[in-house]
Amino acid sequence: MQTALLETRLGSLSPTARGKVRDIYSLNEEELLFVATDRISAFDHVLGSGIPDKGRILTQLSLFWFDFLKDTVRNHVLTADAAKFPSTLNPYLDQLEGRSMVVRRAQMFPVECVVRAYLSGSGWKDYQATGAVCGIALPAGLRESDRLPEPIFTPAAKINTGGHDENISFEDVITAVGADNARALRRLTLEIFEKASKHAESRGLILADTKFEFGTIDGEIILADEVLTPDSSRYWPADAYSPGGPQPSFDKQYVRDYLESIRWNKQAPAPSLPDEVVARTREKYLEAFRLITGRTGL
Ligand SMILES: N#Cc1c(N)ncnc1-c1cnn(Cc2cccc(F)c2)c1
Repeated sequence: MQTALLETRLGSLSPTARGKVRDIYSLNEEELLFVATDRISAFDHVLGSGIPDKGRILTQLSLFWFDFLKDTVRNHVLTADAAKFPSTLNPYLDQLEGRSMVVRRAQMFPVECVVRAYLSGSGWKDYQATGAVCGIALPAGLRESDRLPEPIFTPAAKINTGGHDENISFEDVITAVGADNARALRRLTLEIFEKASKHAESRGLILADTKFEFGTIDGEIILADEVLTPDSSRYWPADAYSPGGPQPSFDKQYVRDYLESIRWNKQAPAPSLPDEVVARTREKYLEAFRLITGRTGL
């Protein structure tokens, strides 16, 4: 079993931002190092085991989507070629190769730009409680995982404590970023989603929802963070789609089933995973990469 990289050790460089599974390091005033680890989270907890190559697979997926979308929106990537990284990183290239990118520092909008074409997760919870999601009223009688009449922009406020982001209204976005930026973020989010979901559909996948993070560089809105990865999106196998309940996660179902099989108390420390669950989950990430990119190798 290959070893998973859970933490990067970059000498005196320490993360300037840490997510559950990815870390950002400040290189200088203009550049950041964006690293995707092999950590995996489930039920909002980072598990004790990593998935070998997960970070590399998801980085290559983001790079595929950045290129796929380059005629629609600029992005923050400067290079993902480790040979072009600042020489100060040379001692650490074995940890960084394939799973990291040097990106332009942007002024990030304090909004998670979520778009949903299906009713799932917090959207389903909000709909059950109010008949709406982010203030957008939906038809009555929808079931969990039903396809929505059209994709909807359902923004969330970034909660830095690592908890759930809080769904907010479009008016809240206007308050946070101004009307012009709010309209631009909504338009870009829906436009990108339309293109990506059509591509996913052509590859046998339902892109149920996803989250984008945008920022500005020299006053221009750019697409940042990770993009359309299984960590930032819900991908469902189209041939198994069955509305009326939760859908199998394309990438994390083995993990979820295992955690439920051991009746894990989510207040307890996150458990490690059996080798078989790790191996099968790694295969699912590779399958997502192959399906989405059409490539066989990383
Ligand atoms: N991408 C990007 C980015 C950029 N290009 N310029 C300035 N800031 C960011 C930035 C800051 N936080 N995040 C989210 C985030 C949190 C935790 C870990 C992560 F890897 C990522 C993104």
